[in-house]
Amino acid sequence: MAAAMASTAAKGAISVRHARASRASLLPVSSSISLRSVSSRQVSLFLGRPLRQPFDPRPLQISRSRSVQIVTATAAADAKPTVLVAEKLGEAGLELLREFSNVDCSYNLSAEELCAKISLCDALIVRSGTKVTREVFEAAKGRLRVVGRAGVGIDNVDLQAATEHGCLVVNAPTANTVAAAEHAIALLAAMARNVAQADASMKAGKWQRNKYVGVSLVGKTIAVMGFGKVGSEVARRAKGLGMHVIAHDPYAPVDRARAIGVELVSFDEAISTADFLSLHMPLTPTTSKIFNDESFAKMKKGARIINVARGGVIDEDALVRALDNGTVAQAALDVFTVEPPPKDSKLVLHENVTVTPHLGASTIEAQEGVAIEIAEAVVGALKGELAATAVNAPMVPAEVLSELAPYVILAEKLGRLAVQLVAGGHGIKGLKVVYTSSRNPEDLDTRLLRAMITKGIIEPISDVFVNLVNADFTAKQRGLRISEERISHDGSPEDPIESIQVLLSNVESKFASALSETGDIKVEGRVKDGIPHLTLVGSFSVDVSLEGNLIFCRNIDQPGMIGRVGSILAEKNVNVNFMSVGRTGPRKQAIMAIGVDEEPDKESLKKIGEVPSIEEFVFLKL
Ligand SMILES: NC(=O)C1=CN([C@@H]2O[C@H](COP(=O)(O)OP(=O)(O)OC[C@H]3O[C@@H](n4cnc5c(N)ncnc54)[C@H](O)[C@@H]3O)[C@@H](O)[C@H]2O)C=CC1
Ligand SMILES: O=C(O)C(=O)COP(=O)(O)O
Repeated sequence: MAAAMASTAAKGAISVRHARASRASLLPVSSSISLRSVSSRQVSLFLGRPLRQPFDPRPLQISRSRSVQIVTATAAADAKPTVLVAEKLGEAGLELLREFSNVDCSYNLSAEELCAKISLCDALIVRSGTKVTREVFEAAKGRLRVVGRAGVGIDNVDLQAATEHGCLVVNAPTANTVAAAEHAIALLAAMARNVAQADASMKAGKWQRNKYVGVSLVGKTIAVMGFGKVGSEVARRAKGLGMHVIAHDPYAPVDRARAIGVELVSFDEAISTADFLSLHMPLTPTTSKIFNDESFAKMKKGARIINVARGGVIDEDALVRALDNGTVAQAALDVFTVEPPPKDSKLVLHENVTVTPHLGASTIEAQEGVAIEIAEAVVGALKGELAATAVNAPMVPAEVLSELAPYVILAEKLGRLAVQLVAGGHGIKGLKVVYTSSRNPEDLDTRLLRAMITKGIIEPISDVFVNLVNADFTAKQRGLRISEERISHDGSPEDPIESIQVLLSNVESKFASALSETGDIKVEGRVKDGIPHLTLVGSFSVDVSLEGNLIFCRNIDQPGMIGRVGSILAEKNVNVNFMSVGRTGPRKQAIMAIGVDEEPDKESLKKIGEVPSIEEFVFLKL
C-alpha cells in the first residue's frame, strides 16, 4: 500500500480514506468518505462552558438581525438554563425568557443573597439598582455566562471582573433613549417653571404666585453635555422649544451634530456660555465628578443644570456650594451618587433643586422595550448567538461568523494539536498565527479565530475556560504573546481563508518531526468541503480530517507500515477514520497521520512504539 501511495506524490500528502463502516479496516476506499457535517458535530457558537454545563440540544441558529460573537462547543443535555432576574422587568421580556429558560425573579436581594444564588444561574438580568461586583463573578464559580443590563449604563457592573471570568455583558442601549430624553425635557421645563415647588406649596395650602415666577426657555442656550443617543434626542427637542443648542462631546461625529443643527464646542466653552446644561455622558473614570468646584466657577452666573445621566458625574457637595452661592440657580436631578441618596441629603432637600428617583427610563413603553431588548440579547447569548449589544467583547457580525464557522473549529483544533506537541506543555510564550487568504486584510476579521486558537492552546493545559470574551485577557495573563501574519493568496475571495498555520516558538516538542526548519512547532490546516483538515506537521505535508483523535508516527517509508499500525488498532477495535502519509521522498522519512475515533489503550500505544522502524510517535486528543 505504501508503494501504491508512493507513486501518488513526491513530497506531498497522500491520503488513504476509509469508509466509516470499515472499523479499523486498512482497505482504502478511495472516494467513499462520509464525514459528519460541521453542524452535526454540534460545533455551536456558544458562550458557555458546554462540556461542564451542557443544556441546549438545539442546532445552531444564527440570527441575521444581530451581531454574533463567540465560541465553541458540544452542547448536549436537556436542562434549561436558569436566568436570575434581580430587578423588575417588563412582562413581555419575562415571557421571552420563560420560553427558553427557568426564570427566577428575585427582587431586592442583598449583596450576600445575590452571591449565594448566583452559582445556580447561567444568566443574570439587572437594572441600575444591583451592583454586579467582582465578588458576584467569583461566587458564580464559573457558571454565570451572561449579565444582561436592562438599560444603558453599565457602571454598576464590574466589566473587568466579568471579562476575566469569561462572562459576557450585554445591555439594552436603545429602548429607553426617548424616555430618558423626554424626562430631561420634563425636568428642564419643570425646573424653569418651578412646577414641583409650586405643586408642593399648593398642597401645603398656599397660593404663592409671586414666589414661583419662572424663566423662559425660548432663545436660551442649552449645552448638551454628551451628544450620544439621549443627548441627540434632547438636542432635537430643545430646538423644538426654540432654544439655541450647543453640545460638548469629545467623541461625537461632527456630521451628526451638524445634521441636527448643533454646534460642538469645548467643555469650557459649553459650561461658560450655557444658560442650561443637560448632562448625558456616561459615568467613567474621566467623567467622574467632572462637574466640580472648578467647573461650577466657570459657569455663567445663574446657570441651571439637569442631570439624567449619572449622579457620579457631579461632585454633589460642590453643587450644593454652587447652589448656595448662586453660581447655579437651579438643578433638576434624576440620578445621584448614592441611590437612594441619604434622607438628609442637602442636595435633595435644597429648595432650588427638583428631584426624581431615577425615573429617566421609567415609562411603560420604555420598560417593555428594554425588557424585550435585554431578553432577546440574553437568550441569544445563551444559545450561542450573540447580541449586537455586547459590552465587553468584540463583535463579529452574524454573516462573518457563519462564514467563519468551519475555520473556527479548525483554529481551535490546531491550537489543541500544537499544545499537545509541546514537551511539558506549560512554557509556551510565543504564538504566531499565519493566515493565507485572498481577501483584503480589512475583509478578514481574525479575532474570533485568534480567540479559538488561544482556547485550543490554553484549555488543555489549565482549568481556565476561554472564549471570545476573555481570550486576549487570558493569553496576556499567561504571558502568551500572540502575533498574526497574513499572506495573500491568489485564489477565490469566496473562501475567506486558504490555510491557517499555528507556530509555537521556543518550545521543545515531544514529536521532533513537528518542528519547522526554524525550530517552531508548526501545524497547518485548511477547510475542505466544510471540514477542517490538518495539512502540515513540521515540514511534512499530510492530509487528515480533524475529527476524533490523532496518532502521528515518524518512520522510514516502507511497505507494510500502515498495515502494522492498523492491525494493532484493529485488535482493540479502534476505528481508523482517516489516514495520510507525508514523506520527504520514496523510502525516506515519512509521517503517518492516523485519525482514530476511539482512544487507543496504553498497551496498543506501547505496541505501536515498538514497531521496528517507527522512530517516534505521539497520540493527540482533539
Ligand atoms: N436616568 C435614566 O434613567 C437614564 C440614564 N441614562 C444615562 O444617560 C447616559 C447617556 O446614555 P446614552 O445617550 O444612551 O449613551 P450613549 O453612549 O449613546 O451616549 C453617551 C455619549 O457621551 C459621550 N461622552 C463620553 N465621555 C464624555 C465626556 N467626557 N464628555 C462629554 N461627552 C462624553 C460619548 O461620546 C457618547 O456620545 C448614560 O450615562 C446612561 O446611563 C440612560 C437612560 C436612562
Ligand atoms: O438605562 C440607564 O442607564 C438607566 O439609568 C436606567 O436605569 P433603570 O433601568 O431604570 O434602573
